[in-house]
Amino acid sequence: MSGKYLVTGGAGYVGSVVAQHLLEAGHEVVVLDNLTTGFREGVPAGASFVEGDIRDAAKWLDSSFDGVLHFAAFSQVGESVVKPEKYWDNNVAGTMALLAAMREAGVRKLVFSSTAATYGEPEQVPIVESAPTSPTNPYGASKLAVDHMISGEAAAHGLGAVSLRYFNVAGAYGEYGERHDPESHLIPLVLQVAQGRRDAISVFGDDYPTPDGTCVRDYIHVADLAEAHLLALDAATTGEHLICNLGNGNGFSVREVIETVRRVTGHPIPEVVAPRRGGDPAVLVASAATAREKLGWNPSRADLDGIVTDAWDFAQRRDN
Ligand SMILES: NC(=O)c1ccc[n+]([C@@H]2O[C@H](COP(=O)([O-])OP(=O)(O)OC[C@H]3O[C@@H](n4cnc5c(N)ncnc54)[C@H](O)[C@@H]3O)[C@@H](O)[C@H]2O)c1
Ligand SMILES: O=c1ccn([C@@H]2O[C@H](COP(=O)(O)OP(=O)(O)O[C@H]3O[C@H](CO)[C@@H](O)[C@H](O)[C@H]3O)[C@@H](O)[C@H]2O)c(=O)[nH]1
Repeated sequence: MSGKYLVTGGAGYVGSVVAQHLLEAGHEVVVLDNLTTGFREGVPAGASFVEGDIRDAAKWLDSSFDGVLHFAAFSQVGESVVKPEKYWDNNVAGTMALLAAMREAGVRKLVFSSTAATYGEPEQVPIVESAPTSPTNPYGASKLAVDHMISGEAAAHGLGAVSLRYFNVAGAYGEYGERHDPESHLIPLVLQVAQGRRDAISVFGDDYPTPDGTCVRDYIHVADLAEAHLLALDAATTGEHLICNLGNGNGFSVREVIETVRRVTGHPIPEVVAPRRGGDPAVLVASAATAREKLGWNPSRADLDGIVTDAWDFAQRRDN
């Protein structure tokens, strides 16, 4: 059944891809984004756009909405270590205002972008949702605080919510791909080296307790991720808060990612070892068994070469 959804952060990377999937599924989409890290052209044609802050969501939210997909946040691990207050303010206080606006408007369905960063350094991999949550950076702590807030909202006020804990999102879908300014994420940065826009990629630490000494992450295609959001809207149940990891269960080190980009692009990628970045866990790899079981999620784009190929196509189509 088609519905009407508010997509906060829908001018950003993940939000724009999910908004596009919602439109393709026949839903009505209103994007609310203040364009702090997003881009107006990231809002898919066919979606309405409101330039505004989630703290003011009450101005636009009313009972005609069937639910909210909440992407708007600051999301850089390294920055959060040096500017934690920015993360508490936007991610936590901002979401508190959004939840109040939803309560006021009687909108009782939420899909929230949570993160692998809520777990911190895992005791066991792959990580299951019942694993201890002990974030190693303020970004992860802010997202964990929101997850707790949402649990309370579901129990006390009948919200039906799904938190999707993304591992490392990558790749592109149609016109929409990863674009941060300045770029901070590994795959788009390595692709910038392939394009000659950067001299070399810095490897943040090669003395981690991993096979090649560099950090290991679980890279998930943004289109597989988007499909989980549509399934989550169906699964959201009044009074319940479901938490699902989204990843492929395969870990790749920073050096393996760089090697994959060399293979896919055919470009030599110079690398230099740099100091560790603050707040980085050594290994983050998901068990997505809950998403498969509870959402019926079946990701089909797990191959890292394919993910990098899509990101490379997108990077080459962009003019800046
Ligand atoms: N990219 C990843 O690998 C990854 C992994 C785990 C979780 N996440 C989460 O997914 C979400 C989307 O990430 P992304 O990579 O697309 O980031 P992004 O920066 O591209 O998108 C975030 C969007 O939110 C908007 N925004 C931020 N604060 C706002 C506010 N107060 N009001 C209105 N709009 C606001 C920004 O302008 C931007 O368009 C974030 O919540 C992030 O924490 C991302
Ligand atoms: O120039 C660079 C950039 C990154 N890295 C490393 O590459 C890995 C991946 O980094 P990045 O692409 O910045 O992603 P993460 O820091 O792992 O964080 C992403 O993935 C998390 C979930 O795992 C999400 O919570 C975050 O929002 C999202 O940015 C990390 O070990 C970084 O230290 C480098 O070595 N050099």
